[in-house]
Order: sequence, then structure tokens, then C-alpha cells
Amino acid sequence: MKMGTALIYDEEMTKYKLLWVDPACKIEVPERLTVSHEALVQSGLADRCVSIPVREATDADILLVHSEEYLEAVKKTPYMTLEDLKEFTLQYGDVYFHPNIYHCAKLAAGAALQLVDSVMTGKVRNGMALVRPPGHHSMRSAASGFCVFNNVAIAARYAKQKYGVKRVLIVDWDIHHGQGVQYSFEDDPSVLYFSWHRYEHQKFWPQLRESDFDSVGKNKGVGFNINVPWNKVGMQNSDYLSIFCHLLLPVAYEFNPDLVLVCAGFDSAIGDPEGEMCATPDIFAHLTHLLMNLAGGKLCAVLEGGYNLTSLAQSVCQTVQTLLGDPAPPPANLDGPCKSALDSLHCVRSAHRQYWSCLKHAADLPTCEISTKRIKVAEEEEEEEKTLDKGEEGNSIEEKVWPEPPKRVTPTIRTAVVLPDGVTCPDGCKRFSSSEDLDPLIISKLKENFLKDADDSDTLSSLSSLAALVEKVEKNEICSGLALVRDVSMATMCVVQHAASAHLRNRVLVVCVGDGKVPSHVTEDGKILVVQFSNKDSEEQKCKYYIPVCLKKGYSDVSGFMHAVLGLLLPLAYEYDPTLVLLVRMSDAGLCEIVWQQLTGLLQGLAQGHMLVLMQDGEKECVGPTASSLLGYPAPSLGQLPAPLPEDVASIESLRHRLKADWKLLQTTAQETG
Ligand SMILES: CC(O)(O)NCCCCNCCCN
Ligand SMILES: [Zn+2]
Repeated sequence: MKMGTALIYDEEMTKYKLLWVDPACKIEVPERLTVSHEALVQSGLADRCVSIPVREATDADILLVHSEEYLEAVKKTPYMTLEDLKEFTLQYGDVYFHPNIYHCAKLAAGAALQLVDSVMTGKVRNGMALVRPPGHHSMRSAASGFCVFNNVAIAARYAKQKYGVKRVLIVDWDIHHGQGVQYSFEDDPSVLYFSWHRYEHQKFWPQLRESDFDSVGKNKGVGFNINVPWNKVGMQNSDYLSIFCHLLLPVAYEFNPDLVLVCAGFDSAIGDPEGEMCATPDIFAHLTHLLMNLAGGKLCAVLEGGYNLTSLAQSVCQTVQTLLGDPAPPPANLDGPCKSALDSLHCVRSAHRQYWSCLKHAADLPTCEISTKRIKVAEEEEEEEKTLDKGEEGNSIEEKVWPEPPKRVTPTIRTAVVLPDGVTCPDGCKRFSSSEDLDPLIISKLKENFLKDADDSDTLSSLSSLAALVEKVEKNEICSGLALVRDVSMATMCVVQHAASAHLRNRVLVVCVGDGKVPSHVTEDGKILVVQFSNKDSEEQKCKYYIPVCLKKGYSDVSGFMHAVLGLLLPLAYEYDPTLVLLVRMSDAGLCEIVWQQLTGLLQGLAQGHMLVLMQDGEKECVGPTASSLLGYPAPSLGQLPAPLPEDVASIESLRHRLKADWKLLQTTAQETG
């Protein structure tokens, strides 16, 4: 699998700006690009990327999306007087022209195409293009919202035409609706457009009726346009993650794209004057990470909006550092999605349930009109109260402050392996067997707890290697580990006991695939959370921290398993926020290799990538693929997924309903009880 991250930037794109007074456009300044690039340079991230030069998009490139008359009109702007430019601008909304903006718009679109070339030719795995003017609002024959040419829409058409890409996923996490992208592809089933955006029941710019959740696409494209309206501001990390886990990811895996394009706008981050949301910059590390195992890792992020220079720079760094494969930081304050977000999630899932088998079970919309009106009335009353009790000073947008994202230090040893002598150490991994620095107290404890006959030295040495490995991971000297052991149940017990023991302030998430004895002595204090996938009829769930997930045909039903991973395990894991993830492959796990790699890849978004994988020593052939996932290589794509088995969906849904009282990120609708 290819590695390497492209970074495309050229300071020429800073050489245009607003030349007259226009309050709507003053936030779109050249400094947006310079602070973003400067932050990447200062943090050392730029040097780790493959720098790719920009190029001008040709007329043919631009005509993939735009009309000839529009292109001809824009071509005239470099020769216009200031008055002509103002005049020309008046025909469009919330956008401005400048003698050099046509040149910059060709570079912005060209940068996106250079990025597509680098990824599709395998020069790099993924990449980011830092561009302005942005693109997602511009339409076939109109500029809009600071956008002149639709960079990402052109890139999607270009990828299909030049590389025969069959399916393109466009994820638009900018806080504005990219109506230009929606119009370009709404009847095209080969391009799935997903956008969330501030909407406030059509009160927020661009105030389009077609930005609501019921615009699902047209003709052959029905189902391939997904709009998530945010009807309130202040959305947080939990709201964004809920949408990814319960809507975008299940659909994206079912769509199985060959290429992922991101309209990477960062006005959805805290501090932005446009978005007025509260999600912190580190969330973009998780949004990026969660998309990186699609399309074999082929991901192109193209800058759109972002107007708070501080949060913009931080969010860009979080995104690029994740594209480079560095583990993500633990996301801040996950306290569950808000009611308004759940209402939106509920509406979108029910609007799309007829198009996507992963959503077939989604709760139906309570008669749509009443529900949106009811929500709207309720929210307006709430707004009323708020402004009243804010008193005469009215709602001044107080300056938001937030902690700088924590530095993400990747240990020198990315993945260590504990393997029997006969098994070769995979490339890029480090064989680990040292236990000499393990203090004798622990060794004696291992003896008394796990050794049947005291002189079973190789069991003792393998268990003490594991304990030592846990210590190194805990100290972030090693990021992740992989061990082939004779008895996975015993090894699991040993790791859990050691990791949860007093001197390591750990929360251990144990994910077991397959039947087998797991630490069922899970404590109520929450230091351990066990999720076990098996095909045995799940015995009654013992406590909040032991969750048996029963899949009728076991994990051999890839769709059912992925359904459980995306809609149940991931939200649970994010809410639990472990400091260590222990992934155990029980002996009889008939799990297909790629699903195992997808699972390993996805779970690395947690615990800063601190993950131990335990496998039965008979499963040598799994060592290589597992190691490549632990090293950060993208998992191969799963291919087109059939519908999950109805009985599996039913059992996962009933489990989710049972658990959501304890685990808020499992909710997909606002509680009926208001
Ligand atoms: C790329 C983008 O999505 O960030 N463009 C946003 C355009 C916003 C237009 N309205 C501005 C009103 C000022 N308060
Ligand atoms: Zn925006």
C-alpha cells in the first residue's frame, strides 16, 4: 500500500483581495492561506509532506463543470476597471472579483487536479490542497460565496474522465452548504455528495429550501445527495461524530467509493464567525481518520472556508498530521449529541432509509411537516427565552476561547511485535521480548495468577513480555503492539489485569472477536469495557461494561459486522475514550482478513493509537496484514457490501436501544420523551 501525503500550496493564490467595502466578503482574506501554510511549516508538518506544484486549470478542465459563457465572462475580469469589477460582481451573491482572481481561481482548481493526479497515479496515498478562492458554492454559470470555479466538482469529473473512477464520495464538512456541488451531481449516482451545514430552518445563508434533509438527489441520483441541516449553532464534537458513525460512514462503506474528495472547510470549527459552532480543531483529526480506510486510502482534501485564523490554522494542522498517519489525539468533551442534532440525524436517516440498506431499519420520520414545524416552534421559543434573559446588551458574539490541541508525539517505535521465534518480524515492526526491566513483583504476580506449573518458563516469558509491552505503550515509547500467544484468553487476562492495575491510570477497551473466555470480572468502576462479538446467543448483558454483540452468522457476515462496528462499537469506543485498546482475535474467528484490517484501522483513532492486538499463535498468516494496519497503512476496501442480515440488524438495533440510556453516542433520534 502506498504511503506519503501531498501538500499543494502556492503563494500566488494570496495575491487577490477585496478592493471595496462589502461586509459580506471582508472575512475572505489572503491571510487565511498564509497562516495555514505557515502553521504547517512551523509545526514541521510541511517538511513531512510531498510538495506538489500547482498548475492552472485549462479551459477544458473548467468546462467539465462550468458553461462557456460563464468562463468567457470571467476571462474578461483581469482587464476590468475597479468600477467594472464592482458592476460584474453585482450579478452574483456574496462574492467579489479582482484583476488577479481569475488567475488564482485557475490555480485553485488546478491545485485540486494536481492532487487528484498525485493520488490516482500512486505518487502519494493522500493529500491536501491549500487554495483560495474556495469552490463549493460556485455553479455552472455563476460565482457565489467567495467561490469562482468549483474546485472539488471539477476534480470529481476529472477523476472520472481521466482515471475511469467509478464512484466518488465528496464529504463537505464546511459549515455552509455547497449548493454548487449539489447541483452538479444531484442526478448522478456515481458521485455521492454529503454535506452538513448551518441552516436554522432556512434562515442561514444561502437560505435555500433545497439545502434541507429532504433533498436526496434526483432521477437516477436519488439517494446520492445527503444534506444534514444544523438548525442551531453551538454544535460540538459529539454532534459531528454522531453524524459520521450513524449516517456518513455506514453509507460510505455501502457506496464503496474509489476516491474520496473532501470539501475541507474549517468554518465548522469553534471560534469561526460564520459557523458559530463549538467543535474543537482536534475533531478534524478524527473526521479525517474515519475516512482514511475508504477507497484504499485515496483521499484528497481541498480547502474551502475557515475565517477564524487561529482555529483555521489549528484545524488544517490536525487534518494534515492525520493524513500523514500520526495517531489522533483523544477528542475533547464528548458528552453526547444535542437534541437538535438528533432531530436532524433522525430526519436525514429516515429520508434516506429507502435508498441505503444500512439505513433500512432507521426510525421513520414522525409525520414530517408536523415534526419540523414542532421543532421549529420549540426552538424559536427557546431562542426567545435566551435573548430575553440576555438582557438589553443583546447577543454580542463573545470571543470564543479553547485549548490549543495537544501536541501529538508519535513514538519512535510505531509497532512492536511479540512473536514465537519461527515467525518473521514484519517490515517496519520491531521485535519485542525484553522483560528484564520488568520489576520482579510483577513477575511473581504473573506466576501466581497465570502459571499452572511454575516452571512453564516460556509462558512466563511471553506474559512478562506482554506486561512490559503494556508499560512501554502506556509511556508512549511504543505506539502499538501485536502478539501471537498460545492462549489468547490468558494473555487477555494478563494484559487487562496489568493495564488496569492501580499504577497505570488506564481505561482499557477490550474488543474480542470470537467466542472465548474474556475477563468477565469487569468492574463496575469502568476501568475496563469489554465488547465481545460472537455468534453465541448473547447471555444476558452482565453490566454496563460488558457488552456481548451476537451476530447470527458471526463475523462471516461482513455487512452485519461492519454495521455493528460503525453504528455500535465506534460510538461506544469514542464515548468511553479509552487510554488503551486491546483487540483480541479469538481462535475461531472466521473473520475475513480485510474486515479485520478495517477494524484495526478504525480503532486506531482511539487512545492515541495505543493498541495491542492478541492473536492465537496458529494465525501466523494474519501477522502481516495486521501489522500493516497497525503501521498506519490503509486497509484494502471491502468492496460493494450486500445488505446486512435482517436478524443481525434486529439484534444490533435492540442492543443499541438497550444501551443508549448509558451511552449517549448510541442515540440516533431525540428521546421521544422530549
Ligand atoms: C467557502 C465558504 O463556504 O466558506 N463560503 C462562505 C460564503 C458565506 C457568504 N455569506 C457571508 C456573510 C458574512 N457574514
Ligand atoms: Zn463555508
